[in-house]
Amino acid sequence: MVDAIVFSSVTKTVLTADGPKSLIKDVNLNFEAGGIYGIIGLGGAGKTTLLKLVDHTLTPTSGTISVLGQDLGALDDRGLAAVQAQISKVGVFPDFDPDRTILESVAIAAGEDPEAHEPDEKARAKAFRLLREVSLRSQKDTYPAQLSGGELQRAAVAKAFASDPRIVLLDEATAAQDHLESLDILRLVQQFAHESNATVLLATHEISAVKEICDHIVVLDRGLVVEEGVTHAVLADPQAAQTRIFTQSASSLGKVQTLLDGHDPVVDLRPGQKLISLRYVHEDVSEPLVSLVTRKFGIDVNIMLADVQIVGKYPIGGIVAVFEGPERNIRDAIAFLRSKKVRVEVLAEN
Ligand SMILES: Nc1ncnc2c1ncn2[C@@H]1O[C@H](COP(=O)(O)OP(=O)(O)OP(=O)(O)O)[C@@H](O)[C@H]1O
Repeated sequence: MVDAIVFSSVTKTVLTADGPKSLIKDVNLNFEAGGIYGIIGLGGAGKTTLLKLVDHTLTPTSGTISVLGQDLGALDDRGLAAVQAQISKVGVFPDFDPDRTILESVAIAAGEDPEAHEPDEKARAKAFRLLREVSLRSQKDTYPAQLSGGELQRAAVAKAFASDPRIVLLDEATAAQDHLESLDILRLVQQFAHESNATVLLATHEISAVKEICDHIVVLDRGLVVEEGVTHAVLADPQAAQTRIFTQSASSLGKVQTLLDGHDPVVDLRPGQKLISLRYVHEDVSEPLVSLVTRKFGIDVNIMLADVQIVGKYPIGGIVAVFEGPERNIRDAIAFLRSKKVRVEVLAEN
């Protein structure tokens, strides 16, 4: 795979009233061409900084950044402009000329000359096609102020892809939309990216957005990359504390800890019972493992919470269940489950 973007030991430091502050620290990342990457982190983690370094809106304090095979630090203005012309951006709020119709704005982006005042017929035809794809055909001649936030963001996605960019940077592009609108926008990004083989970087604090369309995930925490990898693998078995905060916040399985902390009667265990969490970290969960251990080891398994989601094509998640039976049988059942690459944790026992 060819890399569209490579960060090598990149640090960005700014001077603040409290002294120097590193927004991004010694970041090494390779973004493959055609990949859809979720850059996730809490507010202030450095997501926007990372995106701004890609299109050279910010320059690194140290390290090198290569975009589309070019070392940004070594380019002259012309070379830089040529790289930047192949990058599109979508922010939280869509950026449209209020005095132009949606069709005109998208057509200008689709035209050969981005400075052109009037788009030509070919560009208009392309803009029309894109607006039809984002379900804005009937609103093509309206002005930005006449569209809802979600509609305008769909138009912004059409505009971003109109210039056939090699790289698309989305900074919290769905943060101002409701869940269904976000889904629509994300799926359009995925569709256009796959059709054009563009590389997409989606900066977000919403793990649901990453699960929806990103094949890779990069987790940032206070300027550091704390975890990265293929989305379903990272989310199935997160290693960094920051990643676990995101996965737990999105899963109902985390509720069990609240129940345990609050000594909720639901988690009162009788003698011989164990409260166990099972997490699927393997791609194949096709075997009916719960019914298998019940039969094979002669124990009862009573499921309390279950949360299995499909990420990409892979099921991730798990269950929390009460295991009941002879101590030895439960121990053997746990060993069996672990041999099947299920992550088993005894949360409480009596
Ligand atoms: N020019 C600057 N001078 C000083 N501090 C800055 C500057 N730009 C950003 N920061 C700080 O650097 C940190 C990283 O900012 P950045 O915008 O990259 O984070 P983020 O992950 O995108 O956050 P958010 O999700 O809130 O947008 C933040 O603490 C921010 O306040």
